[in-house]
Amino acid sequence: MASVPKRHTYGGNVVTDRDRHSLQRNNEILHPIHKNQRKHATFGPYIIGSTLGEGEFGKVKLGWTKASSSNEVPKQVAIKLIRRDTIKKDADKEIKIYREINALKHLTHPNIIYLEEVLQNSKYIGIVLEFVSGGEFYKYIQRKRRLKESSACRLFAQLISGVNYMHYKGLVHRDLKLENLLLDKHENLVITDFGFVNEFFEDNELMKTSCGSPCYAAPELVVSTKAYEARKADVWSCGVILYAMLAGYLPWDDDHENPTGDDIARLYKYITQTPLKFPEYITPIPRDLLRRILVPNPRRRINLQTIKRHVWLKPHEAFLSIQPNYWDEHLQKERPKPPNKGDVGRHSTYSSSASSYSKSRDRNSLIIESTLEQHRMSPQLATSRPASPTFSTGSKVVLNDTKNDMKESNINGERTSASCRYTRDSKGNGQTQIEQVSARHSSRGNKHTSIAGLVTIPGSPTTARTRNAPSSKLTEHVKDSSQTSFTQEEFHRIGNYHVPRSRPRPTSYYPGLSRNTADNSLADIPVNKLGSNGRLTDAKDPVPLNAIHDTNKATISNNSIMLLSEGPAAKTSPVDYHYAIGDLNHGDKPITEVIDKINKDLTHKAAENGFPRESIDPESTSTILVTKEPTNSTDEDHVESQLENVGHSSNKSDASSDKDSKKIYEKKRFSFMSLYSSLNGSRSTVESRTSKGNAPPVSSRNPSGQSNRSNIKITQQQPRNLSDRVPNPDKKINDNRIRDNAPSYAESENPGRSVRASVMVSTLREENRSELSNEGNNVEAQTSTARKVLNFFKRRSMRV
Ligand SMILES: Nc1ncnc2c1ncn2[C@@H]1O[C@H](COP(=O)(O)OP(=O)(O)OP(=O)(O)O)[C@@H](O)[C@H]1O
Repeated sequence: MASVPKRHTYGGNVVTDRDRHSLQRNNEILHPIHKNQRKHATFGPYIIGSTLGEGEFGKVKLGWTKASSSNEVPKQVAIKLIRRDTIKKDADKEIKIYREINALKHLTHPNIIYLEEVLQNSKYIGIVLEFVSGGEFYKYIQRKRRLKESSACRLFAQLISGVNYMHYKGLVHRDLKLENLLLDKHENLVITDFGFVNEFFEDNELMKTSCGSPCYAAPELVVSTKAYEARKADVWSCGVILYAMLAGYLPWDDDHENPTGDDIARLYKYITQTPLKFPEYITPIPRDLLRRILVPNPRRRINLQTIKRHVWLKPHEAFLSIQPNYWDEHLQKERPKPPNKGDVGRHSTYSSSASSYSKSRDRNSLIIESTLEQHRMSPQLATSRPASPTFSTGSKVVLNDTKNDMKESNINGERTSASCRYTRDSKGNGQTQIEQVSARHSSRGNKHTSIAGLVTIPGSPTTARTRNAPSSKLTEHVKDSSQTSFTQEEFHRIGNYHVPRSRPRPTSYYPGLSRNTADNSLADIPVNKLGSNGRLTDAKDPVPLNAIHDTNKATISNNSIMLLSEGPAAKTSPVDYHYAIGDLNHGDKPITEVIDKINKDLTHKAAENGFPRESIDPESTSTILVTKEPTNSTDEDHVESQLENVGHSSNKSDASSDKDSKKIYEKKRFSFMSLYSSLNGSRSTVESRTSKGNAPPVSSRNPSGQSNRSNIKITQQQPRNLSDRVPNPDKKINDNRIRDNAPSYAESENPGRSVRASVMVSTLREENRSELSNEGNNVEAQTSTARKVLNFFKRRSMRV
């Protein structure tokens, strides 16, 4: 019996001879077509190729368009194929998919993955994304062991630009991590995986749902019961990413007792208690930036705007100064405008699997026949499963532009929106009409192409939406059982304009604008003081410098660079010395000089303020921490101090404790156990805001035995043998890891180690809270919490 070629098709389409010839002509960019290869798997208009990767949702396949003419070069895409039956069983998955699609529809930025369209058939939902060919970012770092500073700087600038853009659009990613970053063929960064994305409406809006991957999630997501400011959580994750780029491993990944980081509670305890350490090859300026980002207390964490102005990013100042709305305006200009009413019938085709697909598409209006329910991405809704969708074979869910209902003018009030209406043409011949019903223009005349859509499907009730429609109306089910046959075996696509999109990435984009080179990136600092790598060169004259940037001061004196903290408290202090000493660890200047100066200074200041001071051994000390037991303070202060980055510069001068305890050089010691005990019920820290003064004494909140008594002491961190820390470029990153006891991304034997899945950690917090608030400092409680945490992640099939 003649063998019937197996028909691998996702969409029921078969590649025609014409397609094949066309593909053969373009085989330099496509997989070669073998003669005996008669059929190709297809999904809608795309021929399906190899698997690019596999994620939580399923496989991501390479796809390319069928060329309709001999001159047409097929376009490559990545198609995330999600089995519909898995969605039905998994509500979280459904929400994530929904979020991802809706977020991506609104994002047009060179460093954010571009959503081409969403297709479906009876088995699959296919999220069609631009194909990014440079591979996964974490593998790139693995290969390189770590990135050169200039390369990290460029990629970090791109990350910041992308994140800033999405924040501008009112969206927070909440799961930024290396694994969610890809590289394009020019090694530009592309942010992907918007499954945890959420929306904020006000500048200071707080969120309550904790998401993310443990290693990248900001401490406030786990250890605080307060709603968190999600943008700051994104900033934290960016800091972790930057650290990983520069170091080749994750920060705080060197806890011997928790080597795999599986014990999340312990991980966060470690993060909040342990000063940020750097390998010697990270130079002072990026260290300074990292210290400002990786501050556990979100209030003291630097924000994106300040990051953009940091001296380390100066080489990319021009790129970073591009306003987010520029990307909307500019990139959208590259696309043809939505067709006018009269053109619609000709250009848009609402086709079934049997018919040809239109070349024009519009990602702004997508129909998915699925159980997915449209709901607004408000923080409230986002935390829970959408109201149970009533699914019938003929039901359609319109995934339309919800963004038009979002507050888009929260930044500059210049956002605009356009409303379009999509209708099947009156003849019911399977065509969709797009009608632009209104368009609002900004004062600058920029059209924002977010589209409020109205979809009418033959035989189905018309469902209209307006920009100001209440959010409840946004959930639109167009039910019509007569549509069953229409919907089950076909792909749906409406509102079409094809976007032959070339996506210029920043570096190729503005070559002329980037006037700063690596060498003048430290332009504020006299060139004779700092080498091109940011290290001190010659600094014989103690020359105070004006600024590293407008808020961060730097002083060079006695061969030390002092990066001063921000705000009124920004003045020379031991913490700054900590910076200075830490930064000079890897340098070529004698640390003794610095230590000497510090000794003198500290002695002088200690005498001035009348408290004893331990001497510091200049030879063995590399990091100085000046600690102070917490004094009576409110819960709020307490929690804030807990979140304070120990070992980081403190801007907040605690005036009262200064008076009480002979002031200065003080750092409240963080106690994780006291934190847990202070989280006495979910509202404890929030309520404490209003109960200032009535807070229980620290001793009662601090079962670790710390007293209230002000106990100023200067502690020395573990002396480090500086010679051990001299980087050996020949060593593999694993060596770095051994030296720093930190796992490396190069540890490919255990890839799961570097890929910690994203989870909603609110449950974790609840468990932590109830567990720990009851148990106080009971060690058993901690162990059992740790177990619970682990179980929690296991339950979620976490890849640990
Ligand atoms: N646009 C793309 N271009 C090229 N490769 C891609 C693209 N999107 C995804 N991939 C590849 O597929 C892999 C899985 O994709 P992705 O992480 O988006 O899936 P997911 O189901 O969202 O996974 P998870 O949520 O578990 O991270 C990626 O790691 C990457 O290798």
